[in-house]
Amino acid sequence: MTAPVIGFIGAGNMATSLIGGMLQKNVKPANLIASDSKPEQCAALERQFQIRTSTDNAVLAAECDVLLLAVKPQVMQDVCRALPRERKPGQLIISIAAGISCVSLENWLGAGTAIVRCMPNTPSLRGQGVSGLYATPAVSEAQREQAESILNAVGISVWLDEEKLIDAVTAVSGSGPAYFFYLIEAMIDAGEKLGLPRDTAERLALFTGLGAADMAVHSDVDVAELRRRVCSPNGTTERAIETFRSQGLPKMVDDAMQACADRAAEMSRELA
Ligand SMILES: NC(=O)C1=CN([C@@H]2O[C@H](COP(=O)(O)OP(=O)(O)OC[C@H]3O[C@@H](n4cnc5c(N)ncnc54)[C@H](O)[C@@H]3O)[C@@H](O)[C@H]2O)C=CC1
Ligand SMILES: O=C(O)[C@@H]1CCC=N1
Repeated sequence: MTAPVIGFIGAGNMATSLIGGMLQKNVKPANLIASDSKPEQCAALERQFQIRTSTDNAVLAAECDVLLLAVKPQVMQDVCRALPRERKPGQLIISIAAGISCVSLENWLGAGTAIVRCMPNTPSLRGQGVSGLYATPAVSEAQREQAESILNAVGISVWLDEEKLIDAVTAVSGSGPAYFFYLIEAMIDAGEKLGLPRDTAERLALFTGLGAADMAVHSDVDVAELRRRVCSPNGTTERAIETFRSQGLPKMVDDAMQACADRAAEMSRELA
């Protein structure tokens, strides 16, 4: 089977992460093409990845087996409506936009369009991405495999039976890298306040995050048990964890993730 031609409409942060990750997984540059309304964005991608680009989204619509929509949610309607209704036969649409429903996409792209809605995240750039996927009934088994193989080239993916769970995936893993970056930022600031040089605090905090995540992913016990194993009775970690608990960290995380999912649902209504 010949490899599918995959086109990215919107060549920003997320497209760059996905393209970079796919190229590291032996996807050929000749099978990737990207379009962006900003010529400088196209030039940057050509320089970085040696892939073809265009400022005309319709070029991709005619040529690509898979069209991956990676523009901001607020411009998605205009981008979709401007695409020609006659596109490459058997084409699969993958949208990675937060808060844009499959019903809206189908309204804008044409009834019966095969659509996979996906929520990836930026660590895809390093092959460490996670994605949630939802397919409309028009998506064939072969197209599901096509979508899965694209996202699995840059990490792991999970299929969802209900579209609304994409908002929950957004709250956990789509937006999740920012939560960890924010925590690491706070740990660096606190480490510096405790007297460490900033670059030392940064290295310690970053590699602690990397080590903890790697250990948890490969552990046969759950993260709560791993946490308990760091906490010596009446020791130092216990004091820190008790401070997190008494100051309401679990509730804060719950509130933040609920706010994230609520915003995704709100966007689906606003941008329908
Ligand atoms: N940044 C992230 O961590 C994640 C983002 N997403 C979703 O990915 C999508 C893209 O987000 P980012 O990459 O962060 O945004 P971005 O702003 O970095 O990239 C969007 C690109 O689209 C281009 N664009 C705007 N109008 C266009 C048009 N009419 N035709 C072609 N290109 C056009 C812009 O010039 C820009 O380069 C969003 O819908 C977002 O919800 C999903 C998961 C994670
Ligand atoms: O903040 C956003 O809206 C996008 C979706 C998930 C991550 N970034």
